[in-house]
Amino acid sequence: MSTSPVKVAVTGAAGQIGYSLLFRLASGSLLGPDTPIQLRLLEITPALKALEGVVMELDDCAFPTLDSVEIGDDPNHIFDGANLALLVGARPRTKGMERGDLLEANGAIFTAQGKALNEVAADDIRIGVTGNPANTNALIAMKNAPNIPADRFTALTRLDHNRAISQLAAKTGAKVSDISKMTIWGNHSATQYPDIFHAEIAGRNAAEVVGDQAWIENDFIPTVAKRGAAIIEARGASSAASAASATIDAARDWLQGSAEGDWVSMAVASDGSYGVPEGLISSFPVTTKNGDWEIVQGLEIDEFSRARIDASVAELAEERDAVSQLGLI
Ligand SMILES: NC(=O)C1=CN([C@@H]2O[C@H](COP(=O)(O)OP(=O)(O)OC[C@H]3O[C@@H](n4cnc5c(N)ncnc54)[C@H](O)[C@@H]3O)[C@@H](O)[C@H]2O)C=CC1
Ligand SMILES: O=C([O-])CC(=O)C(=O)O
Repeated sequence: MSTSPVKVAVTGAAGQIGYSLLFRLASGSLLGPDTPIQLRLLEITPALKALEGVVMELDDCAFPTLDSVEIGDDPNHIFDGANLALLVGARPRTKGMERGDLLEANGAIFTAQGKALNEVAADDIRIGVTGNPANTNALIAMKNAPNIPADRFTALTRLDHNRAISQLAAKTGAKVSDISKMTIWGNHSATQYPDIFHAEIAGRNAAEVVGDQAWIENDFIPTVAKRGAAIIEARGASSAASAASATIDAARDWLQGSAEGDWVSMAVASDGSYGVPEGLISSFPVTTKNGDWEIVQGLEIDEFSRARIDASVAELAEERDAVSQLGLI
């Protein structure tokens, strides 16, 4: 192992997602087998004892890539020198709630954490927000960290992206590895727009391969958009292992680059592309390289897609206004 260690902070580390995420991080799924990882784990004080138990299990795995683990309840200490912060810690929704119902409960967490990151994170910090409502939590953290460039904040729509690929593969009989250029637009919520009009299956246009507009409208889009609720209904708890996996996919591609000829979905601060108001954290098709991202330009947006993107973006603007009224940004 030759490279120097990377400091990765994870919040909500004693939670459901944490229980899957930490072991994947420690075993090299994010940085590969040659880069040691230093885990910095943040929890609220009452959860620290449970977190100690998780750290005992991490020790017991004897992962060669795990350089060190530090736990605590003070973001200013845990984020100190962090190169990557995965902000997972937040209350999950339960049956019957929409993710936006969590705005007030979770918003305060991201104000404090944005401020702490602003103070103590490393200069190359990258921040991925998984905790819901992810887009607006990322906006809150970004607005509370004025010294960190806005393009260092992203929110997770990779789980939606992966769900969309999986649904499309099941419908067409294609392998997931044959599907490229999937896009999730907008909010990580029921208004999101999974778009297969630019996606490809083994190089052919996915919507043409499907050839079934009714399936796209009445089956594919709602299934992907409401998958989180379906999992809560079935499992009695929100998705965890798949969310951890997507959190790693997103961070890995951000740091190491998206595949040649493909793109990924990430919620990033809009620069006004595709008519999304500047500054909203909205999901776009992006290419990534060495910790930078770029919104894919020039995609043709027809009326069907336009209406769905606009609806999701309108919801993001409402969420922004709500947290602004709460004094969080
Ligand atoms: N963006 C996405 O695709 C997905 C997002 N989520 C969201 O991720 C979040 C976490 O989900 P789970 O792990 O299932 O929840 P969980 O309730 O099992 O764990 C959350 C953890 O966060 C901790 N926490 C609360 N406030 C904190 C703070 N200020 N600092 C540090 N830690 C804090 C809690 O003590 C708890 O251990 C939820 O908001 C959930 O809705 C879940 C699935 C997918
Ligand atoms: O639906 C939820 O509340 C959890 C989540 O974000 C998802 O599974 O996509």
